[in-house]
Amino acid sequence: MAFFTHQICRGFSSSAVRNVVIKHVTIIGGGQMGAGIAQVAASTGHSVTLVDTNEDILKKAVKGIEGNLKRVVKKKFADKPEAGEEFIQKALQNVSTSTDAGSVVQGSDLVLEAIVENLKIKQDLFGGLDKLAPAHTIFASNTSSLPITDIASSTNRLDRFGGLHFFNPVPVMKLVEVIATSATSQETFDSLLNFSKKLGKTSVSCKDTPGFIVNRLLLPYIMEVIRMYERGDGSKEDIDIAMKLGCGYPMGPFELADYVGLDTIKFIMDGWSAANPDNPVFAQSELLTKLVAEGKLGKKTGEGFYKYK
Ligand SMILES: CC(=O)CC(=O)SCCNC(=O)CCNC(=O)[C@H](O)C(C)(C)COP(=O)(O)OP(=O)(O)OC[C@H]1O[C@@H](n2cnc3c(N)ncnc32)[C@H](O)[C@@H]1OP(=O)(O)O
Ligand SMILES: NC(=O)C1=CN([C@@H]2O[C@H](COP(=O)(O)OP(=O)(O)OC[C@H]3O[C@@H](n4cnc5c(N)ncnc54)[C@H](O)[C@@H]3O)[C@@H](O)[C@H]2O)C=CC1
Repeated sequence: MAFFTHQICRGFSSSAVRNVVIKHVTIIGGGQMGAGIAQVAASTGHSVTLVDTNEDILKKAVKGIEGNLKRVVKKKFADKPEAGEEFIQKALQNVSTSTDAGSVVQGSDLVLEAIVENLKIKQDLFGGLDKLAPAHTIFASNTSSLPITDIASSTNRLDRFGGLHFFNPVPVMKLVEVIATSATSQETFDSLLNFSKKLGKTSVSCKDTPGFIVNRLLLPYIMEVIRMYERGDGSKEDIDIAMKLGCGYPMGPFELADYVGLDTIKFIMDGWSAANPDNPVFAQSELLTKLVAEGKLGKKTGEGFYKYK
């Protein structure tokens, strides 16, 4: 396909690393995104180590993966329950967990990070792992909004660093944005494209520009919707109904914001408004700030714009 061969400006290092066939993946962050990526990677035959800060989060993540695999199987193996059960068991066998990323990266072809949307924390993570991972290992970030170049700057493997941006819920959403910085090697980029393809996803090539393609368009939309509600121009419910029925979107913008996580939306907008203080598109919202301060982060905490449970 045309976008698979699209050439992006990239550099080559002296490293002799050629195309890496990604089989063993370490995924760091077992939240909504990390667990979803782990599920898809494991069910497409990759060996996955999922890393988070404590065992309780990892147990919850694996339980979530099992539950979501059951949803997949219900449809995919509707008439073959035994094959469905086998599919689930095989996928689960491909997943192991750890609270110590440093001790598991040795065997990894790809280290993919899906932790909190904070540049310093991501840099600290990759900076540490750079010293421990083998030379051939590719590093990638699932960041929604941070420059891949800035995250990669904490490492000495700029040619083996790229972006792999998945969408929530990962098992359902078909897109992956593959991001090359000016230093990402062609081999690394091709390996990331091939990996996305193996996961059954469609890829688009992105430059390392703020929000890549999707979020550069989606986030201003969500923020304008919140400002519309703050101005009193419509109720949340009416705005959601309007966008679902008027535009055919599967979720209204408030439902989607709660689904993505209001903390993640705020992290993204904080970065962009600091970098573009005079651009009203990136202006802050008092309501969003208040909800996040109250710990109302959306579906994952039981309340955001709406209440869940
Ligand atoms: C912030 C960023 O950086 C980038 C982003 O991710 S932005 C967010 C992008 N995501 C979106 O825009 C999501 C928009 N919403 C949707 O597409 C849909 O509402 C939705 C797929 C989330 C749910 O769809 P729904 O019809 O309301 O609910 P539901 O019936 O439960 O799910 C639809 C199907 O998906 C499956 N599904 C939903 N979540 C799943 C999961 N986590 N794992 C596996 N399957 C899942 C269901 O089993 C169901 O499958 P069938 O059709 O085969 O029965
Ligand atoms: N929520 C969404 O819709 C999307 C989010 N993203 C991006 O993916 C990343 C993760 O987002 P979510 O999964 O929604 O967040 P989340 O809050 O659900 O999960 C983040 C996980 O990372 C863990 N974590 C934090 N610091 C860590 C560290 N140093 N080491 C190991 N684990 C650590 C946390 O304990 C938590 O379990 C963010 O960069 C976000 O911007 C990308 C696409 C969509």
